[in-house]
Amino acid sequence: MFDIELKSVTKTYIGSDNPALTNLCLSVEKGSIITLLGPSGCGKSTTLRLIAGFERADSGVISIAGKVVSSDNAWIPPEKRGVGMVFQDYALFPHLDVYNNIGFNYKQSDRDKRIKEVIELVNLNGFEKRFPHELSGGQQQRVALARALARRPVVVLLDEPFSNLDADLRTHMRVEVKRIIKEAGATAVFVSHDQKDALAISDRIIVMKDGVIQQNGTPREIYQFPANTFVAKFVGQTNMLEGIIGPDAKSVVTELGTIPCNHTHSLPPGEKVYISVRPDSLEMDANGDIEGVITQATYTGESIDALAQVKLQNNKTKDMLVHIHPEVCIRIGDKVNFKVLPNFVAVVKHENY
Ligand SMILES: Nc1ncnc2c1ncn2[C@@H]1O[C@H](COP(=O)(O)OP(=O)(O)OP(=O)(O)O)[C@@H](O)[C@H]1O
Repeated sequence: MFDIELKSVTKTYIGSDNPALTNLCLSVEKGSIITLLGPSGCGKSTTLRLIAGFERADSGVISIAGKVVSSDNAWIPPEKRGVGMVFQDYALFPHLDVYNNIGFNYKQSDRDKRIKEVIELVNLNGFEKRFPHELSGGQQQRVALARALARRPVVVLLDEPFSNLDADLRTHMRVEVKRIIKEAGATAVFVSHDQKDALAISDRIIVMKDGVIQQNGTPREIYQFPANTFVAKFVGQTNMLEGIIGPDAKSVVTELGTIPCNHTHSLPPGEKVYISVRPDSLEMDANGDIEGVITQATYTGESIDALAQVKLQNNKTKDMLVHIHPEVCIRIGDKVNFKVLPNFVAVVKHENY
């Protein structure tokens, strides 16, 4: 059962030469969290605005909870779509306290009971009488979420909700916001350009570029098996290499040698492809076939993000990103051998480069 469906939705803004969205098709399962992920201008916010009803599509059909809300001959206004919205800046009313921000425009007889319920849900007991300027960023976000959920919307839309939070709070709020949405049983669509937010919070990620979906998959699928080089490079760091499928489909022959690969695919031996090799799949190993020299090393606490100049079989060299365990003592100029771990090597069709 889908709570949101977009069928062949196209949108070009007046005065613009290029469409913001082209034939977008998307189905969001009831109770799931999806993130629209992509660089600036890829059409994420436009998709959100079309679902909310703040913009109208040129063509295509949008349905929410099985009901058509936008098509050539149907239009349901935003306030009647059963959609709750959390804006990037939270858009709280500065002159209203937490209780009344959450209850704003909620006129049903269970108002007091419902406000107390959502205050409980977002863990803001005791903050009812505070005004927005008396709250931290994370608390403001909880109020915005509580306000969006108070009216029991079918769908919650969240536009870059973590962008105003510092790193620690961001990590904490990712977990909290996910818990709150799941407990409320809502279907949620996030907009983000941050891959870590998307990987952490989503049941599915929709990667977009130039108004077109590049890949729709679970966080694991997107990270482990990117559909094309754009996705491979946008979601996490990677090394791209050209090669041909080896005789047994479990390996790819490249200028760096034969690379093992656990990615299931149906491409025949000899087919020209690219492979995406994540920095974590290059492991330091004295017996590894790949020889390199460290040219850059940045200690991040979690790992050492290094650049290794590796030798190719044609005697040329290539710079490869590698993540080295932080306890390893490594210096620029060190000669290191690597082996490739096959789990994070993905095959990308040549035409998808
Ligand atoms: N009101 C508008 N009028 C004209 N063009 C617009 C308007 N809003 C967006 N666009 C254009 O439509 C395209 C998609 O914009 P959109 O805001 O959906 O992208 P985005 O992925 O959300 O970007 P960002 O991360 O920067 O918010 C861009 O080329 C943008 O310039």
